[in-house]
Amino acid sequence: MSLQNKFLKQKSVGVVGVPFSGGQPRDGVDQGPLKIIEFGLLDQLKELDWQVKFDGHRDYTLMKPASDPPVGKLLNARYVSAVTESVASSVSAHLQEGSLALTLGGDHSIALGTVAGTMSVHPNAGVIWVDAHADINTPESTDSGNIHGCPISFLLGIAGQLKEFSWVKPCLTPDRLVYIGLRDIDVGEKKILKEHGIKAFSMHEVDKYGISKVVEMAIEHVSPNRSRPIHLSFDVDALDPTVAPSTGTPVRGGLTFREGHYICEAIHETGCMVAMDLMEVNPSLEDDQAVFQTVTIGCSLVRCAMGETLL
Ligand SMILES: NC(=[NH2+])NCCC[C@H](N)C(=O)O
Ligand SMILES: [Mn+2]
Ligand SMILES: [Mn+2]
Repeated sequence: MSLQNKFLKQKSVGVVGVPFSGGQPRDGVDQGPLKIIEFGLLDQLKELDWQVKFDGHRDYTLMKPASDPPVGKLLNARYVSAVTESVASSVSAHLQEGSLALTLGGDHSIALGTVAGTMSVHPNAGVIWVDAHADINTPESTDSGNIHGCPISFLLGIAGQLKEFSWVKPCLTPDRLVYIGLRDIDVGEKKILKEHGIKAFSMHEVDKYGISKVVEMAIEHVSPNRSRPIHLSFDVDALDPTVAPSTGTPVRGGLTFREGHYICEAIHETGCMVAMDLMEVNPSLEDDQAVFQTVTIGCSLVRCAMGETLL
């Protein structure tokens, strides 16, 4: 099968495994990438004719600072900063070689690194953020202090100057960001979304227009006439908890199995995707059956985004 992607040099993918959970309080999400790889994702991608480069799961615990007191309300700020800076350079290296970068989380704070990495190589890329949550809290607006609820504010440059995150440069503009699947937005986040005119398709719009129209509008928003590379950041909690139960912050009323897969299929069809994140798979939550179901779906979402079709 040939490469039908205008922003990649070859049909190869760099897989970055990020067993990290410091952006939120629940243990286990760091095991997500290990389970996904164990399930056979790398071979599945080879089956789809991708050349696969995987450096192994990095031991990010080595980066944990001896002391990491809260920075304002933010928890584990130094740890998250060190890990995401390193993730950014891994993603950037794969993209520089002309490969696609696939990052397996881990909690969604990791996307601060992945998106920064993408923007360092493709500065005009658009971001499609599929999630129940907007993850756009600022250090001021966050209630929880969990940085997995904040990565977008750092990327947009609205998080303020924190010396702990001095490596982060604003690299995303509000017009190049679009959300699909939102249904649990904090009051402060609603204000931010409005103030910056950020395009968001909540579950209300998915119900109203149907998933195909929503995805079409989302793609057109961030990559008009397929002119810009696309970074897809997929938080598995965008799916309904009956579909993907093993995740730390489940919210009812989510995407169906097919809606989730349709998003990935349609983004693949653009031929513009340069990076994908699969985040928030937590294999320590719920029973074995639920974990199997969530990991299985995680893998199939990635395969669909990378060219698997039903026919
Ligand atoms: N990536 C996620 N699952 N984020 C959940 C964020 C929840 C909430 N908005 C917070 O700031 O803590
Ligand atoms: Mn998220
Ligand atoms: Mn979420």
